[in-house]
Amino acid sequence: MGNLNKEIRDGDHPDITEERLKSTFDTHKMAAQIYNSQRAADRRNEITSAVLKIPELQDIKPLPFLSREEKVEEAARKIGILSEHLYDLVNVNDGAELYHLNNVVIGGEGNPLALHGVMFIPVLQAQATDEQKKKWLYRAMKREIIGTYAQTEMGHGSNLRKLETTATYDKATEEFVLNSPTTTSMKWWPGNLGKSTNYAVVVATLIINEKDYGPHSFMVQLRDENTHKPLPNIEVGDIGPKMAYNATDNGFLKLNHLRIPRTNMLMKHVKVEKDGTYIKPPHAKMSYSAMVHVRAHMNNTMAYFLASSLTIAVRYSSIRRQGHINPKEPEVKVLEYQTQQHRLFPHIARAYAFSFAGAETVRLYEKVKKDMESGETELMADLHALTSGLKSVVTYLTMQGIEQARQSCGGHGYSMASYISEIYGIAIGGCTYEGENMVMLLQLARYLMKAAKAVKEGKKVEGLVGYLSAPDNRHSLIDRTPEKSYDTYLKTFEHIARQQIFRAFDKLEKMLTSGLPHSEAWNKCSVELTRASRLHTRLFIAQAFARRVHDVVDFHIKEALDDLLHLHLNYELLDVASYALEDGHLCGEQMNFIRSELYRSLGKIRPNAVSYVDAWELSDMELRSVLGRRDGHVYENLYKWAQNSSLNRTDVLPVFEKYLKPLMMSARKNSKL
Ligand SMILES: CCCCC/C=C\C/C=C\C/C=C\C/C=C\C/C=C\C=C\C(=O)SCCNC(=O)CCNC(=O)[C@H](O)C(C)(C)COP(=O)(O)OP(=O)(O)OC[C@H]1O[C@@H](n2cnc3c(N)ncnc32)[C@H](O)[C@@H]1OP(=O)(O)O
Ligand SMILES: Cc1cc2nc3c(=O)[nH]c(=O)nc-3n(C[C@H](O)[C@H](O)[C@H](O)COP(=O)(O)OP(=O)(O)OC[C@H]3O[C@@H](n4cnc5c(N)ncnc54)[C@H](O)[C@@H]3O)c2cc1C
Repeated sequence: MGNLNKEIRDGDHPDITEERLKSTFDTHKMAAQIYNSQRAADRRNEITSAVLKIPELQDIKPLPFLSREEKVEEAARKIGILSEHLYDLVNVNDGAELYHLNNVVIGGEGNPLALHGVMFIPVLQAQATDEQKKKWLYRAMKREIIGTYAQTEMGHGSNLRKLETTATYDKATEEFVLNSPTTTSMKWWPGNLGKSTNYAVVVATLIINEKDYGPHSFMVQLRDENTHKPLPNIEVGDIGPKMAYNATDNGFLKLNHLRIPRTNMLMKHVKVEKDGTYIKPPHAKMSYSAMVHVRAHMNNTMAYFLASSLTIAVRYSSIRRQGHINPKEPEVKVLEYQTQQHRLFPHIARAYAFSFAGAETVRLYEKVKKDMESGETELMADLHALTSGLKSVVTYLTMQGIEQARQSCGGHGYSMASYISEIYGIAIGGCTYEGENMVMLLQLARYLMKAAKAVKEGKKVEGLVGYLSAPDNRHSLIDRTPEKSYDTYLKTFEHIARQQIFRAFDKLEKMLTSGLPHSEAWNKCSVELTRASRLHTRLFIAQAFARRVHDVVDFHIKEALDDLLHLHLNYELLDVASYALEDGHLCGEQMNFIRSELYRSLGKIRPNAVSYVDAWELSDMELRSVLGRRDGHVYENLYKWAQNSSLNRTDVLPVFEKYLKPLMMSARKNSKL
């Protein structure tokens, strides 16, 4: 039998090999859990190996040394080369394979086809008629045209009902007139809108006979297909540098009374007939499908970002030696410190949890998508509630985890050589895009309040909120549980979420009864409401983790995942324990129990720490991190990396002669006086 940890190679840093030799599980079998099948895990590695054999697909130099223009060019260059090799490298119908290929070759900073794949094609698939698909979708899939999703405006992103861009129907010519009447009505932010795309699905407020029908989707050609010059009545450009994503040309768009044919409105579910008759869709929010698509996949992309930074931090912590635990022994790996373990291990558990919750979410999404094709919309509300809560909680906790990973690397974590700051910048965009986190938590809260009302009225609720009708224990039985039974933990999470949901509900009802208008009462309860949404979502994540562990067959994998789950449940419970202490569901003694279980868990995880992150099978090429190198040889490569700095091209910079020398000369002259 070979090594259980599949990353061991001759010549690696002995400190990291020592870690890998301790593995109690096969890291490639664990990858099958993370990527949902052994085949998917195999394919990732096959794709990486194939990419490594194509020299033109390698980074020309470490990305942090490129200017913004160079980043945009480098991503476009690679997209061009990838197009030649695409069919040999991946199954183009497999989103996971495409996503992996993108991460290895280009990375998270963006590329000209990002929004084309993530939103433009999905919106056409979901909302275009067969005829429209023939016209645009098949061309888009062959990359004959490149598109984006242009919804957000300078003045409005969250409140779609107030989008200022109008699409006014002109019955006489059977056209829509698209117009951006104000500065704030300009589309602002859409990815790749600035310079890369020649088409966009533009979301605009539909007006027929002066009546406002709310946001609808329209296909707009932005640029000439040959010259790429903006078409008449269109102003388009890049919005400038951002915190991250700087290889992406997020753009602005001003439409000046642009006329498009009636048939450019996406009309699979909704219609405007020639005479201006409006035919409603089966569900009012069907046109929000592209957003739900991305939200449903975001758990997995966030898990990936979190796992990337933890891979970097844990590997580095296993070769970084500093300080002593026993003064008579050599300096220890920083991974030995309990504080370091407490800083990193709970986030490893979260990355796994997000991936498992993500797999369940994508399954529900696929079902709803299929239902919607035949006009069936019953599960749309459930999916919207679930994805709204998860996108908010998962992006926020990912942000926390990545920042802890950075800090755990000390000074070198702050260097772009770690690449963690770039991953952080990319990941935290997720707190904002696809629905600002608070706004989305409040969407879930609407769903929760409806369920709470039903329960108060004596009705039984089921599915995601079924626990609201289930029997509850006054006191948690958490310290009276046989080991490896998580039922009492999950019941405690349920209790906490239920209490908070009803607390928010009661507060809201009280205000409404006192005569406050609903929107004002809602606003005055909104902090309590967002707390309810977070607790409900964290319960779902814990349940999804427990369901996955329950289903695993392989003994060693199950045991290793069980250790992570144990850590997760204790850590998360401590994080939200104040809610259970308030009403005496948990007592001080039980808090001590949870704390001691948490510390015990850290010790249990420690020998497998490197293997838990190695199991994500993130290659050096995709991590782009000197600290996170698979072989652990950090220091000599840190020095090599710094040689890329353009400041090192000469020993003396022109600024010396220009500014520093005169400054010192004058100081010296003055001190002689
Ligand atoms: C492995 C596969 C790989 C594939 C890869 C796939 C994805 C990749 C994943 C990640 C991407 C990676 C990189 C991407 C990089 C960068 C980012 C890229 C793109 C970013 C794009 C964008 O940001 S696009 C713009 C997004 N904008 C928003 O999200 C706006 C947020 N606002 C809204 O959604 C709405 O305004 C609202 C929902 C907040 C409110 O809508 P409104 O119409 O005003 O409704 P009401 O509040 O009045 O509610 C009415 C009822 O409607 C219900 N509802 C609302 N939405 C929905 C829905 N979608 N479905 C079902 N029901 C819905 C709502 O609940 C109300 O119901 P009740 O009345 O019953 O309570
Ligand atoms: C990296 C990135 C990529 C993007 N890509 C695209 C794209 O491809 N296409 C596209 O169309 N858009 C895109 N966007 C835009 C993005 O979707 C919006 O910025 C986002 O939906 C938030 O909207 P906003 O900017 O209007 O925020 P605002 O709504 O102005 O938020 C500001 C504050 O107001 C609060 N707030 C707003 N409304 C409420 C409310 N009802 N209740 C309580 N609090 C509220 C928010 O919580 C927040 O604290 C992108 C954004 C980023 C950062």
